This record gives sequence, C-alpha cells and structure tokens, in this order.
Amino acid sequence: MTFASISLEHKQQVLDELRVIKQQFAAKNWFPGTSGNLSMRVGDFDPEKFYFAITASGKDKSLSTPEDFLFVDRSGLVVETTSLKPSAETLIHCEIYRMTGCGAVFHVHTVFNNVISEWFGDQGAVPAQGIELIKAFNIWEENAPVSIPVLPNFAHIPSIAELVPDVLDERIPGILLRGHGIYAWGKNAFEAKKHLEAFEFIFEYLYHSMLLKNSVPPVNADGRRS
Ligand SMILES: CSC[C@@H](O)[C@@H](O)C(=O)COP(=O)(O)O
Ligand SMILES: [Zn+2]
Repeated sequence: MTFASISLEHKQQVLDELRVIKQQFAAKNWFPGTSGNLSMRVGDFDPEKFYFAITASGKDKSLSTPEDFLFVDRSGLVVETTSLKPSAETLIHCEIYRMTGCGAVFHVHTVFNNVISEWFGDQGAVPAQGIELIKAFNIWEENAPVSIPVLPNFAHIPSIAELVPDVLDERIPGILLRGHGIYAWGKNAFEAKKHLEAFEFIFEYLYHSMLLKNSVPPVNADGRRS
C-alpha cells in the first residue's frame, strides 16, 4: 500500500474524526500551553508500512484551523506537501502503532497525570486496583490489579521511543512519561478516547485517595475513627 493509494474520502473521514476528538479534549482543557498531540492511522496496517494523521507541532490545540493535521509514514516522515511540522513526539506515536497495530494514539498533559507519574516515577509504574474504570481496558476480573508504565521524560524523543517496546503490556493501552503526560491508544478513536478518559479518572482517584489516607484516619466497623 502507498499513501496515494489510500482514498481521499478515507483520509478526510479520519481528519474529520480527529477534529471532533480534539474539540472534545479542548473542552476538558486538556491542551494547556500548546501541549498534547493526537493521531489516527489511515489505510491498512502493515508493521513495515503504515501512515497516520497527526497534529502539527507547536500549535494551540484548543483552537480549530484548516492547518491542524498532516500525514506521516511509519518513520514519522511527512508524506504530503505542507509547511507544517509534525508533532515533536511523532516517533513515540510511530512506535506505539508499530508495536500494537492500533488505530489511534492520544497524548495529553494533565495535572493529575503529571503528579501521579512523578509520584510513582522511581517505581517505573503506577499501581491501581479495585477501581471500576479498570474495566474500560477490557479487564473484567474482580479487583484486578493493573500497572501503568512510567517512562523517563528524556528531552531526546528517540531515546523515549526506543524504550516503548520493553514496557508495553498488551492489557494496558497506555504509557506515562514522568512529569510530562500520558499516551493512550485503541483500535479506533472511540476506544482510544475511552481508554484515555479511564486513565485520567484513575489518576485523579489515586491522587484524592492518597490524600484521604494521609489526612483522615479510617473509620472502624463500629463507626469510630482509629
Ligand atoms: C510546550 S509543552 C508540550 C510539548 O513539549 C510536548 O510535550 C507536547 O505534548 C506537544 O508537542 P507538539 O510538538 O506540539 O506535538
Ligand atoms: Zn507532550
């Protein structure tokens, strides 16, 4: 498959879907300070040859303009005539697509994913258990524990991208960059959005749960605080 062999209609459909997702995340204030990048794959998946649309680098993603996205190949090289530059973190998207064959990868910076990834940064993973939203990852065992990988936030993006294969867990559709943000993915935009929202819920839950544990003693069976 070549990029030119992918129908214009399909490419336009992907861009239209990305625009809607981007507006929905902007409404959540998930793009502070031009942070965040979104991508969706186009055409069939071949680990040696795939293409995706990704947000242009450095733009205010809370705004919608005619120049918000561009197409790149499996190496992150631009495959169309444009003055836009692909996201500075395109290689991380490339690696996630290559390793998972997913259809969409969404990256956002939030206070909760930054605080939680820093808190558990030395451990290299965020542990979570007994939170109903874990079922959003299609993990249905009762009280199932999950471990969300945390990678170091190197300034050199290729050094982060090369670590992705070693930490990927096929059950956990996301990775954190310490003090930076999360990448969540899925077979399509709907699933990637579901996973991202579940991760952000889990991080907010963990943040408040840890604060409660450290500030208010638990209530005993007879209703008294120890
Ligand atoms: C300006 S802070 C955010 C960036 O450094 C980066 O982490 C990010 O998420 C957005 O980069 P971009 O190149 O616009 O896709
Ligand atoms: Zn980022």
